[in-house]
Amino acid sequence: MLLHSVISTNSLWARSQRPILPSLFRCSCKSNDAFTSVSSREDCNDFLPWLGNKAGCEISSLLSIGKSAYGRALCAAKDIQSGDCLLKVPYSVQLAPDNLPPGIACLLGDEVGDVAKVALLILYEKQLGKKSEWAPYISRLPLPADMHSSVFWSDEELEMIRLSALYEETLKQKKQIEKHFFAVKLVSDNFPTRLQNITLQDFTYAYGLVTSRAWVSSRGVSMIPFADFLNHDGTLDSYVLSDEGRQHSEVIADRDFAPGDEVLIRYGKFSNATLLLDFGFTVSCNCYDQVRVELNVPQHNALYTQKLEVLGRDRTPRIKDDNEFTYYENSFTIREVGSGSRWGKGIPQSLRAFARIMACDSQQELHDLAKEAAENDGRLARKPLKNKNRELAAHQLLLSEMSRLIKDHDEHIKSLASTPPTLREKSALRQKLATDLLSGELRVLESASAWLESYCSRL
Ligand SMILES: C[S@@+](CC[C@H](N)C(=O)[O-])C[C@H]1O[C@@H](n2cnc3c(N)ncnc32)[C@H](O)[C@@H]1O
Repeated sequence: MLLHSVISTNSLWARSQRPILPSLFRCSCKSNDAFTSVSSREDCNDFLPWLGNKAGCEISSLLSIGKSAYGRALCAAKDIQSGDCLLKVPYSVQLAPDNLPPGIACLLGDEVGDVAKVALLILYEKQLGKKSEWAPYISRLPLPADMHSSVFWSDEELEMIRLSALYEETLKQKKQIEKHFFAVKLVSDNFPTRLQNITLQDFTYAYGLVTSRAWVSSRGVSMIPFADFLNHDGTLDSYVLSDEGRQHSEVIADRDFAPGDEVLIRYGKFSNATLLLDFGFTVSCNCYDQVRVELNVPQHNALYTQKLEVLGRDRTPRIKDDNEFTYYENSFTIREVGSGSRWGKGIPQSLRAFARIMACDSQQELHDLAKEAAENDGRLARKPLKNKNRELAAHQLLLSEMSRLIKDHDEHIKSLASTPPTLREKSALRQKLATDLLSGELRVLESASAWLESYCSRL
């Protein structure tokens, strides 16, 4: 998943881009000298003038590069008012698939996607070293040791998140990267450069750089130097905007900033699973967290075949959101249910419908549900069952599934807390990321369970 920037209001034609904490956190670039490394001071001095020179225009007069607890960061260089344009980065100084040298691009087949192309471009420029026209940017990208997306985790580390849908998504993403890598390798003997020697490890690293700091615009997947130094706060209303008319990306301040304040943006409304897969970090108490729940009709159920047949006829279209991973017919995404929620907003209707089908005890009941669906909009079992006992049984079934998942998550989080991380800093950080992920899922499950209990008690 890549970052989509939002359409700028003054664009003639625009497409969404995205880079793929609460503003409780604010760093002071000015006063926090302990955090300001030599390299970040160099950044402040050299990087922006270099980029402005390359672009032929000023990129930003309001921001400077600093360091925060989240790595490199952008901070207010002077007073900023809400509505000010913080930066403008022309497309001409963004790295997109069409920057690949034609001699390489023409060798790549259609199976090599945009992310893979930009990853290859980064590796190409990296190998050119100081001779690269992008060297000041490429040399400031994070090193593999600083990247924590779950695709970089060892098998042992991945075991920490086995309970989450992210586990499978990570394996899928690794396979996808491998597929792209082999597609690239297939033709690499003919590459006119030392790119012939790239390894899967190099490629995975570059791929991770792209998923964690590229946006999508009309030029395709693009790395946006300078804008990609902005860190994420899911509560904010500032995004990277894509002005297709003027061919630049920009960010507008959503609040006032004093000199030295860190300026953050919202990458998207992302769950911790998405943040961890694409960006390698998590946020505690993330309101976008969600859990995937899978339900199956037990094979020993007397109406097994009939139930599958009825479920197979459900014509309800499913809408995928930014956080949704692989789509399975029998998997449902639950979000946090507000404690005062009367309707269980957060628990999908399709999940409750599935449970109602599961709770049916006779052919006649199934037939009645299917008939009702056909007479309406084809959506199955969306209304409470007329038979209260059946309605109760359906929701108790969900409740018992929630209880099982809650117990598993709770035990797993406790076991993580009692396992001392190895002495390495990286392991401790990844253990914290796994704990944040599972704790967020546990919070969602508990909220759903509380709602279901209350619903059952009202029946
Ligand atoms: C688009 S870059 C932002 C600039 C980055 N800090 C740097 O050093 O270049 C995205 C990366 O910044 C870090 N990051 C951004 N927001 C964060 C947050 N709220 N918490 C922790 N890390 C964050 C993560 O390492 C993420 O992969």
